[in-house]
Amino acid sequence: MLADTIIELLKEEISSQEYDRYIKQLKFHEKASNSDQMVFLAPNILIANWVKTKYSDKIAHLFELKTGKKPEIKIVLKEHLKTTKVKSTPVEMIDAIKNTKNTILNPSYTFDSFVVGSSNQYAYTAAKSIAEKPGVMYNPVFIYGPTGLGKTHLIHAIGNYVQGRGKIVIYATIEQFMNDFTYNLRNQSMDRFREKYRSCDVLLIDDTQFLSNKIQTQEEFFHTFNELHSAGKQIVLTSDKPPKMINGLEDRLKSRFEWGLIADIGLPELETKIAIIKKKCELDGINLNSDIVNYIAANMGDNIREIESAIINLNAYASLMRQEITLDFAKNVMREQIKERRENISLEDIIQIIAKDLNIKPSEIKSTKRSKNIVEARRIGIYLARTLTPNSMPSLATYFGMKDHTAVSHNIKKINEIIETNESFKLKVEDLKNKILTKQM
Ligand SMILES: Nc1ncnc2c1ncn2[C@@H]1O[C@H](COP(=O)(O)OP(=O)(O)OP(=O)(O)O)[C@@H](O)[C@H]1O
Repeated sequence: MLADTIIELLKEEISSQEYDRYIKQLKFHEKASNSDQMVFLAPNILIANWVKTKYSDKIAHLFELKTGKKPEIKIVLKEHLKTTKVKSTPVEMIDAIKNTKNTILNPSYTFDSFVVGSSNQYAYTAAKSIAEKPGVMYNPVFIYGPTGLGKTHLIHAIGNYVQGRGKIVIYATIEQFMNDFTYNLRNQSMDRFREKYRSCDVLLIDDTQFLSNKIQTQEEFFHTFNELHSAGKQIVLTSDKPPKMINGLEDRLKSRFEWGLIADIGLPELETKIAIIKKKCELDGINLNSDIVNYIAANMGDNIREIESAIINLNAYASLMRQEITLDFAKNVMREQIKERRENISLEDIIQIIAKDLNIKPSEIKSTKRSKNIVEARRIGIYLARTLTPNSMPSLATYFGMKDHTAVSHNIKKINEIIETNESFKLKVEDLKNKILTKQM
């Protein structure tokens, strides 16, 4: 069937994850389709919206390649088909998107797919509670933290949750807000702009730090904020830094951003990263054993976006090579990425981070003191210095004040033995390794 051919062609153009998550969920509605239009049934509004925005042009293009005619692509909600007893004329079908003022949100970014750990617990709880009762508890909610740690995921999760309960949600990055603003200003259609941003139930604004020094946009945003806030509409903002630290942001905006609740997302603990990797693998149907998951979590840093792309690359490479993913295979594929991350690590960094974490003085690690905790810290230091830096055993012996390289080698052997038998010690060492790789002092 033509639709099958088109879907097969589309499958080649997109990743298998995208295919499984969105396209595979669609059902072709043969009866309603003809040479002018293709109708697909989607299981829910989130998928319908997403497919409509992301893939309908591609589908139309592939159809055109095959038939020479460009069709209209309609994505219809399956449930609508059941409840409204749509008659044979497809034009009468309710297009899931047409009449909605809502923005398109990523349907994969939900509360269910968000892994909660101590680094993001507060932000998650705040997000969940305002999603349940928008505009009632804290307004605005301001979520901040370093890149790739789930701020956009959380803000979309709020959007998906409230949209699913019939509320009107507008999501925009500051860049989109600004572009929208300048476009409407130039076209003298500011009424339309204001109607869009001020008539929603929930306004979600990503990357607020980019308001910095944009005087005119700040002015417009100030009025948008005031209008929504005084009408009891929920505002959620994200940024890479707290309001106070955003340079070039007017004080009146800074103070407003602090009116409600401020929640930060910190760097994830090793356990959280492991849980996130497992969740991603489960959602994307990727099979990685726990040694590989632990290896990725301990070596790929804290940026979850980078971790995700490393997993996707690894999986793509394995299927291309028709190889099973073993630990050695994973190490090999990720070698370059991991090497790059290690280039700037100094022995001094290692000592500082271990000392801080184990609550001893850096100088004690290099001393000859024999108390149990200091010996253990020294051993871990030697082990991680050997693992994470290109230093030779003799140079490590000099650095750590040891007799010679055999003493270094003995210490490394000792750590390897403990790691093999003691799971919590192993996790501790991996956690330290990770802190060193991300230079968390
Ligand atoms: N706790 C988590 N659970 C599940 N997935 C997560 C989590 N944290 C981050 N991710 C995933 O990591 C990726 C990057 O997250 P996201 O885009 O939300 O980061 P961000 O903090 O908004 O980054 P930026 O500041 O660069 O915009 C997304 O695919 C997201 O799903």
